[in-house]
Amino acid sequence: MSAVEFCNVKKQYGDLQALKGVSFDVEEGAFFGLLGPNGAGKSTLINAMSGLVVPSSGSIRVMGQDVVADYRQTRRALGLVPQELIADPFFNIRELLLLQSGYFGLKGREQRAWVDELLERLALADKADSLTHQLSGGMKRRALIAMALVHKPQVLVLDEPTAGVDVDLRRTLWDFTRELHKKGHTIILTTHYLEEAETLCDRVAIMQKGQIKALDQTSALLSKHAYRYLKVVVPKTYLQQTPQLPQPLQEILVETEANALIFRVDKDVALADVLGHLSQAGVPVEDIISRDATLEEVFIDLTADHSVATGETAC
Ligand SMILES: Nc1ncnc2c1ncn2[C@@H]1O[C@H](COP(=O)(O)OP(=O)(O)OP(=O)(O)O)[C@@H](O)[C@H]1O
Repeated sequence: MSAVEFCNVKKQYGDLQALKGVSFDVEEGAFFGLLGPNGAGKSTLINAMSGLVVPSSGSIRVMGQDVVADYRQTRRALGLVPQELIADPFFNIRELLLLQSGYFGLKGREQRAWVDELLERLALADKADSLTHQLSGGMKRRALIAMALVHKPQVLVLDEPTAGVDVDLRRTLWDFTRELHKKGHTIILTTHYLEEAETLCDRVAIMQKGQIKALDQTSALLSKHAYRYLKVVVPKTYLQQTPQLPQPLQEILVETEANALIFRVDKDVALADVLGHLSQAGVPVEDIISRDATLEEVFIDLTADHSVATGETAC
């Protein structure tokens, strides 16, 4: 079953078409990455899913219910972690969580125990009595996640949860999110940290200019990429002489490290050809490491290509 179904979703802001007809499904239980450069339309899509933005046309269903017609049910099925904390400055964190619980009609000892568990799991227990303005940026983020989880939603949507967050906290957040995913929650994540998306997400959509540019299993997207990368390790002293490489190598050179040359090689080109060029040019090769593209490289490649988007699925 699909946890979320986007069907030809369009959003117009004056002259700007922020969403140009987006259609795709997120399977129940998926860990789904929604990626794209700034202004691609990710937040607009997520906010439309959460009922915060009304689409100009098209429809969105969450756990089978329409987000406009069945707002109450879909709101209950969704937990949104927004980019910024907009909270009442007069309540402390525990009170905010209990207040949020109240919006969903959840109260009593069991709910209070769940709120305490959330505070504990998100390392906020010692800040439970602090007001939001007394929290650091990282703590505010954890508070946002706790708020999104008070009603144990089936679908958790995280909009750039780790922007500006230190390494330790990022790890804590991901461990917790993974745990929720294992428990059966569907996770939808937007992030600009593509390494993070590559590690966490089993499926990703890449958006650009309000359209889906690519949508696939993360592993398929990586293996379908037309290039592999060759790291050719050479002595540092060789590179210090700024050697002139022959044209065929110059064309595929993407990076020079202190002791290595990185080449982007078309998968159709035989490695023996590249080795032949290296040998002819007298490059003192110490080691060669071949690898597939990273999600970041696939992303850069796809978003640099401004052709008409593909990969959109009909609804
Ligand atoms: N309320 C609004 N009024 C007018 N234009 C808007 C509004 N919200 C978003 N936009 C425009 O819609 C486009 C998509 O914005 P959106 O915030 O969805 O992008 P994004 O992919 O989430 O970007 P980022 O990665 O920077 O968060 C942008 O051009 C933005 O300026």
